Parts: sequence; C-alpha cells; structure tokens
Amino acid sequence: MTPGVRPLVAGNWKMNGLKASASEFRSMLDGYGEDLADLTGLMVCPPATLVLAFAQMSQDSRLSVGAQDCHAEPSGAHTGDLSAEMLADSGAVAVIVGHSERRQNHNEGDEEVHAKASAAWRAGLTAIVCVGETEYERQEGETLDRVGNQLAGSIPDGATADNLVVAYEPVWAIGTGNTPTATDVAEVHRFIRTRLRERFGAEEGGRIRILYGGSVKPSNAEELLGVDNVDGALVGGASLKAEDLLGIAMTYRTLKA
Ligand SMILES: O=C[C@H](O)COP(=O)(O)O
Repeated sequence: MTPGVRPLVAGNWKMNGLKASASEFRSMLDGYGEDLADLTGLMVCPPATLVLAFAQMSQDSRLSVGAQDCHAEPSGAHTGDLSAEMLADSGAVAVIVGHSERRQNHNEGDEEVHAKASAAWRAGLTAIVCVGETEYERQEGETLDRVGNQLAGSIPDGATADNLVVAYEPVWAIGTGNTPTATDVAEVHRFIRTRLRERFGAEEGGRIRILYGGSVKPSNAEELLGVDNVDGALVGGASLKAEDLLGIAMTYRTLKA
C-alpha cells in the first residue's frame, strides 16, 4: 500500500462473459457496500459487448466499468476495432492497454501501447498500462530493465494520478497459479514508483496507483496487497466469480484495521 493512495481492485474478465453474466455482476454490485467502497475502488472490465449493459447497471453504484483495449484512432476504417471514444460513450471510465496477452497475441509494442494510452486520455478515460517481464527475462536478471523500458515507451508525457494506473503483471504469473515472492513484488513496485516520481514529479508520481496482477486470489491477496507500493490488484480468473473478487477487495478490511 502507499499511504494516502486509495487502492483499486480491478477485474479483467478477458474473453469471458455473456449476457447471463449479469447476475454475477449484480452480486458484485450488491456486495460492494459503502463500507467496502470507503476502503477501495472496485472496477470490472468485461468484454466490450457487455460494457454498456454493465455501465447502465452500475450507474447508481460506486463500482466502475472499464474496457480491455482500444484503438489509437478516434474513428475510421478499422474493421472490428473500437475507439476509446466509443468505450467512453458506452460508460467505461478506464481502459486496459498493453496487457501482455495483447502484446503477445497481437504483436503490440510499446509504441502502439503509448498511442492507445494517449487515445484513452483524449477520450477522458484512465489508462491502465500493463508492464511485466517474461519468465526468461526474470531468469536472466532482466526484470527491471524490461519493466523500465516498457514504462518509458508505453506511458505518454502528462501522466497524473487520475489518468494513469500502472499494472505490474509478470507474464509467467498470469493464469498459472504462480506468484512472485512478496520481496520480489516489493522490488519491482519500488522501482516503478521511483521511475514514476522521476518522470512525473515526486508528488504526482507518488500518487499514481501501481497494481499487481498475476494469479491473485482471496487466499494470497493479503500477502500481495500488503506490500509497499502495491495499490491494488488487476485480477483475471478470480474476478469471474463475484465472491472471489469481493473477497480480494475485502482484504483491505484486514490491511487497514
Ligand atoms: O489482467 C489480469 C491478469 O492477466 C491476471 O490474470 P490472472 O489473475 O488470471 O492470473
């Protein structure tokens, strides 16, 4: 945790969820009471097909809805793509960019992620920029170099605590059940914090949220979310079950007690 920074627990549903998933989403809304909302922000990033419906359902709640990717252009001949403006128009308040699955499956590099983050800001969305090393890079001792390069290349100038969230997701920890040690997480998050302060100023850089992502579940949330400079989690698999995502958010009851 970072003193004075409101954490965020964000669920990334990836390519999962149909209209029938609304009941799971409603359970999240019901479980996200005021006492929990006082402790942490909660966001669900469903597939784009559900953004509008979920945004409408959550209108009077403090649960927010994000998207998983956007095109860099505001409109045009880009069959199958969605602009940040369209996502904002559907009720999204944030968009994930540079997730490792996009970087790997769609060959997205830092330059493209940078353009997408700029597009998010142009549309008034918070950009959740993902960074993280592969297993090979960790074994070779290249973790901080890799993360440093991704931060420099993927985040546009002008980042603030309102328009940027950084998600550190070691690629080898995503969907595998493996997680780095708390000491390893602390080292990378401290490094990211230092880079953010250097680039965006001590105060602003000190308040930008840095989420940890990769096999977070209720049973390991306390250990991971309690680490210095870990300001929440980007949760994949466990976010598909309302009780698990809420269980992760509820960790803040223990941590803040
Ligand atoms: O965006 C979320 C991450 O890729 C983590 O996924 P996971 O919690 O299923 O490991």
